[in-house]
Amino acid sequence: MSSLLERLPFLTNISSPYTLLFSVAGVLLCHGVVSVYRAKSGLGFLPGRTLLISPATVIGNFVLPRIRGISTGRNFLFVNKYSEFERFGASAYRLEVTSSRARFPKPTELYAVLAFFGRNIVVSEGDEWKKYRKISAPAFSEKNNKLVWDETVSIVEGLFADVWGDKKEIVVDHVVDITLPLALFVIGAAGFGQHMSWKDTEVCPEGHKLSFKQALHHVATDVFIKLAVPGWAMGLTDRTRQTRLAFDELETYISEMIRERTADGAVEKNDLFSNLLASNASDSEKNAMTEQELAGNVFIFLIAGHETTAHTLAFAFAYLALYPEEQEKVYQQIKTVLPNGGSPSYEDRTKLDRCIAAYYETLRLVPPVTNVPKFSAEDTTLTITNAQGEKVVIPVPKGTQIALDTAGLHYNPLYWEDPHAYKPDRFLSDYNRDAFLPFSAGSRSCIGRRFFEVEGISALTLILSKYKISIKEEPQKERVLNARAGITVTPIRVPLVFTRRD
Ligand code: HEM
Repeated sequence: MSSLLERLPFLTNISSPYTLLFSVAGVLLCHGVVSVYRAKSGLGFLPGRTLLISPATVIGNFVLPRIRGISTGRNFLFVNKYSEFERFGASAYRLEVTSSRARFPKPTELYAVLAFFGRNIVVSEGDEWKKYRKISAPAFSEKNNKLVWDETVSIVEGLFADVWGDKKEIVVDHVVDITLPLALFVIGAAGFGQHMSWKDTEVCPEGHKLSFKQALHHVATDVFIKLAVPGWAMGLTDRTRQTRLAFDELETYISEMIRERTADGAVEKNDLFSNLLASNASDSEKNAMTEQELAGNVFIFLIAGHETTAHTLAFAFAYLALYPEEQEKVYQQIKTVLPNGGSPSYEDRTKLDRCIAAYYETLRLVPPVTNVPKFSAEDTTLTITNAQGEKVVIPVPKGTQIALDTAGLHYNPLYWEDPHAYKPDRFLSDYNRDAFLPFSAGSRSCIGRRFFEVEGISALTLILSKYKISIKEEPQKERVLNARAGITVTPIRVPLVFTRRD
């Protein structure tokens, strides 16, 4: 049998381990250079950075600092916004990528870890995804939207009554301490049909080690531990053991709910989970989801909707505090809708367009999801716009990874006048919908968009109707907008003051 050295003649004069090492490194280097050349030529030598590690990977976005030629540094897509496109003089237009799901599917292997409880809408593609989307879509019904509104109002009123009391001024050191539980309670009530309170009054039912609220809270906040730590290591520290317990407990709660709500005589509810079960029951047996798939899907609504919502509320409050004149415009509209105070009703929502404009402008400036990954399923082309505003067609070989860079698009001056300025009014008249991508677009766009919008409008209306928001005096006010990379773009510290209006 011929040896490796005989088969690789250029390695035959090896005289020391160092020579072997250098030779192997040389071969790898040549291989790397050829691969990069092939990749660049495949894309028609599209201008842009050549990096060893993409900023659209976990290691590139979360771990490595900026190293020339290797990595861009953490949270790069958000930090750099449009500047990379400006530097290289080209920007892709997203329309083609989001409108053709078959040509540009999702690289599902990136999401595989999110199938803890079962296969679901986020981790799937093709026919499997179609089945999940078809059964899930009716869950986000008009009745559910109304439930989201009513539950949000009741949860915010609970915050006023149980936490803020009759204080004239409430100082919050980091506003996510309010928005994370708020978003969790809303998904608990309108997602799972489980009411939770700001007070720690929940009792742990028999047979459980955690209350539903505790399990949901730990799962939502510690999902990154479950993603990062291998199963065998979950028993090593108190924190990881707590996370493991919370996931086990939530899984048990979900199974119990499936049994309760599919039993004969179960009360009709409009939360996402009940709606999902009803939608599943009406599908033919062949196409219906299994119990595991139901658990997987309802769990993924929690993960996809919790942090995105909580961080958007936090940044929206921060911007309104930084721009009191914009806050005043929203408040004046709220006053015309609720002239006698009181709670806003679901029917009021369409009259509150300044609230939604404030959220959209926040989502434009701080899109929680900075990279929507896709790949090319075939040899194809894409049309890009160069710095001169001309359309240029570039080749895209099969297998090319594509990142829809939402911050890059949202700060592009071709589509947004004065893109760095906070101007919610731009969303009150016609705007370029194709250049606004916080919820992605096309058939795989966010299924929970309305859920978020309804929650956001009702929470903001109620809070602003009673309180003025300002920044806690700090030397550098703009710091409140600083963000780091997390599962979604994460505010670092937003210290706010809520001052009662009466
Ligand atoms: C500010 C709030 C939100 C933002 C910015 C947001 C953003 C997004 C984005 C960008 C995607 C596409 C991700 C991708 O293709 O990789 C997505 C998908 C999704 N979102 Fe949201 N989301 C928000 C709120 C919610 C809420 C409240 C829920 C559920 C209650 C939810 C459930 C989902 C689900 C299930 C998907 C997967 C849809 C599919 O693949 O067919 N989202 N979201």
